Amino acid sequence: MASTPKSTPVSPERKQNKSTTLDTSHPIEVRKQIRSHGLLPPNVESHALQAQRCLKQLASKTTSIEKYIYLSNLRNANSHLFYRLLLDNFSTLTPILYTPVVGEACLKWSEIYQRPEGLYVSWHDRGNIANVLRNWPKPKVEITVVTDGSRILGLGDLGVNGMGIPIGKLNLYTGCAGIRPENTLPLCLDLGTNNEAYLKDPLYLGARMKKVTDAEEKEFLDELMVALNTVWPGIVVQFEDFKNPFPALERYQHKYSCFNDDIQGTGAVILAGIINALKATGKPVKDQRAVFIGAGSAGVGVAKQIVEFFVKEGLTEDEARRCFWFVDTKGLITNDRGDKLAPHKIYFSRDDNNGQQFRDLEQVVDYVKPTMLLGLSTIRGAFNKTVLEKMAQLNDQPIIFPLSNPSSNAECSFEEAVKYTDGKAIFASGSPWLPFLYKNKILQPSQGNNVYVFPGIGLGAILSKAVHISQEMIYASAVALSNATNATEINDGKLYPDMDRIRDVSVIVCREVIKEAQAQGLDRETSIRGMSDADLDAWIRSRMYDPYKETGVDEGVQGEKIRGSPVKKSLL
Ligand SMILES: NC(=O)C1=CN([C@@H]2O[C@H](COP(=O)(O)OP(=O)(O)OC[C@H]3O[C@@H](n4cnc5c(N)ncnc54)[C@H](O)[C@@H]3O)[C@@H](O)[C@H]2O)C=CC1
Ligand SMILES: CC(=O)C(=O)O
Ligand SMILES: [Mg+2]
Repeated sequence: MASTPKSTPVSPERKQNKSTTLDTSHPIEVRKQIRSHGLLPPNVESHALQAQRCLKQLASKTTSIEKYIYLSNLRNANSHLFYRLLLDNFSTLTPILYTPVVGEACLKWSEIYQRPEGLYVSWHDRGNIANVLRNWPKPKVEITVVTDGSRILGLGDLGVNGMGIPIGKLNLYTGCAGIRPENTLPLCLDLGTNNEAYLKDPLYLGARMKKVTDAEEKEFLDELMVALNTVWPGIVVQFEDFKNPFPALERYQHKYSCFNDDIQGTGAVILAGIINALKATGKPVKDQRAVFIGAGSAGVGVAKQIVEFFVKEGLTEDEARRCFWFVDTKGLITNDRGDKLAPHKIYFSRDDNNGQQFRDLEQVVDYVKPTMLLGLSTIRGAFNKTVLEKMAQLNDQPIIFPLSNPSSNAECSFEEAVKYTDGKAIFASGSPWLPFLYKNKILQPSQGNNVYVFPGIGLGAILSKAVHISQEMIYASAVALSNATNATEINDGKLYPDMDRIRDVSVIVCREVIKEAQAQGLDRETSIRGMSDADLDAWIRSRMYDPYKETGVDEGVQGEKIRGSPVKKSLL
């Protein structure tokens, strides 16, 4: 390999301390241009060879958490290689980067922590939040996923250990929807934690303080939203894993470009699965009786989205609402149960129980005779053998959706659902399960997880420059996802597209979100109005980050220049 002449000045990227990637696939010309020549082993490798090495290294890790750490290190060492690997191995890598393994990573965050990968903004920063945001080293941020760690998956209050969730979700924004990695901001708010074990743990990385009050959180979030939109005007904000996210969503959804993934994203994905499940059973919506265990943000968000569908199918809103029964820690939610209901539970509270109260799910199943059972309760085993057997007695094809995450919190496993319903269940779970061999047939589980829509919703909001993310845009994402499930997948008993098609699915979701924003006049990107679906899809794809088309420079003007210049065409 020829050496770089001594007289060559230090490259602009180095001078400006811009990060460059050392990548064994870089041709010699690129290595010279970005001054990585000599810093890499001489052989110029193909992408396939690089992937082979990575997958070999990944396979050599014996525990899930080691695999998670390996992938985090790879992402930090060579982001483009990491995303190439993800794009080619969605169904293998998503369970490590996301649920279930990200749950274990969050639980152990204080132990496995190696480097900051996002921004931490804490209670003590109030009054100064914009300045803290300005410390973020990347100039452009298009989207942030923000959590306060107070309800991480079904694992409870994990405080700043929750940072794994914004990082994982944003990896998927880039992988699934092609938002450039350097334009994403994982954001963890340290508003204290009520996790006593963490507060006592010397390795815990957050403030040693109890969670602030709701009123204090409101004040803090108000400042945060202004600050985010001041530092990065128009930024898309995804709220994630807040213990009580309803007030913030109500306050900000008509003011900023934001949405709540647990309420709205989950609602859209599960609606898509229910639309496909109802096509399979052929039973009309008026005959549906849905029992939910778990009446939190996800449960209520999902049910409201399904109500909207039932109304579009011809029911009145009241008829639609009455198709739902909710069970929480105190049993069936009724008006006369004797406790004060949280505001978000009131809409689905029953008034037709004739004074009867039902304390557990089995009693509720006997009473309601449901066609579908959905779990967003965080309680492993809530769909026990008895409950599942009852569902199979009541229905030829019971709809069983144990949606709590991670797998350790799922209301039942796929195997349990199949065995106790004698293979009749139409099934979707929050975290993935393996296919199961039952009576000489391999049965396929579906994964009903918001990952199927949040990337497309976020990309749609960014590309259309949406002023807000409306309920109609969320609903459009659900219909798009349901339609994106192809005939082969449906024939295989799947309710959702294969995970390995997620990039194509995200384009479809994004397109429909953009079209709805346009229909409602919420878009500010005028150049794409009136485009055909095909043209819009092509336009969306042209804006998506493709790690296979990257050169050596990760960011900044030089990166843009190289990406857009003849150098790119001649070298790659
Ligand atoms: N599949 C997916 O895409 C998603 C799944 N989820 C999962 O849903 C679960 C709940 O999330 P959120 O609603 O945001 O949490 P949340 O904390 O707002 O709600 C939990 C609900 O479960 C109820 N609950 C707890 N223990 C119970 C018990 N023993 N019996 C009956 N009800 C019980 C609570 O009363 C509460 O109503 C989590 O495990 C989360 O990971 C959340 C969002 C998306
Ligand atoms: C998937 C997700 O957002 C959750 O479990 O909270
Ligand atoms: Mg969540």
